Amino acid sequence: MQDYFLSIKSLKVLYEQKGETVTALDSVNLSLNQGKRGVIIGPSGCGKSTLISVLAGLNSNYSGEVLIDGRPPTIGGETAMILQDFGLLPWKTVWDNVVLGLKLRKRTTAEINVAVATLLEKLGLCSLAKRYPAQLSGGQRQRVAIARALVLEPRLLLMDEPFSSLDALTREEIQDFLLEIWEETRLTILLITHNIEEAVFLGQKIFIMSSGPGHIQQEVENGLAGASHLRGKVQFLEMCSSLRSFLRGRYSDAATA
Ligand SMILES: Nc1ncnc2c1ncn2[C@@H]1O[C@H](COP(=O)(O)OP(=O)(O)OP(=O)(O)O)[C@@H](O)[C@H]1O
Repeated sequence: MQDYFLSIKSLKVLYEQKGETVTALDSVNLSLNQGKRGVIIGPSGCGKSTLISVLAGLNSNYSGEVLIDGRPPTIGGETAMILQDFGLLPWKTVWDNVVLGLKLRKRTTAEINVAVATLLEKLGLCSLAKRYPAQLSGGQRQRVAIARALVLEPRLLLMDEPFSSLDALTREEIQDFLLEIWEETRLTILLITHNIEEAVFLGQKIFIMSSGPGHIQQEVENGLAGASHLRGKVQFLEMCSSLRSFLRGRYSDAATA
């Protein structure tokens, strides 16, 4: 039997609220090989963020088996997470924002300086090092958020709708940027999106979720992922169109269930 880097079996998550039990996830099975990019797409409320929070070690109140490289999730460790609002501290400069995680890990100042300078250089962010988040564009902020995650040298990068507040062109630029980083690091990435084009462009494996309660409805192996030259071309648009049809079908099933 194959050992996956990311392996989820029969995951169930319940929330208790005001005496009511909400089944956010039930019978979720998901697997992803090391160094692959997975994308989760599905309707609002189907449990995408809940799934990511379990993987990030932020929610340990679940049943089933969740393993990252054979071990249950823990906060920090070898997993980094990037959120929709970038999660930057507004009162700290770009440099200080990126440094933060390493300081928490008690690295020496010399180690920190080398690691951060090297990474900012690699990501083309050196000229922004002294600026504050409010002095950056949305795309620049997201690059800094990516730098802050990468400086910790994670083996798994979790992204919860990371590009949703960006305009269409900036969004494409940062998708390309993420792809370049992946080419270099071969990180395992699991990204949540509501955007079909983004799912097709980035996801080597696309997990389509359904609600009521949340589960993985379908897994799609996507041979078009990462092919910048195919963006907007017939093949790419056809893939988006079939994913859209599938999602529409599922959405209406969920609505009438
Ligand atoms: N802390 C909580 N307490 C109670 N119910 C919750 C809590 N967090 C989430 N839920 C419920 O669990 C279900 C899944 O929520 P979740 O946020 O994971 O979905 P999602 O797919 O990420 O949604 P969206 O796409 O809108 O962000 C929803 O029904 C939601 O109302």
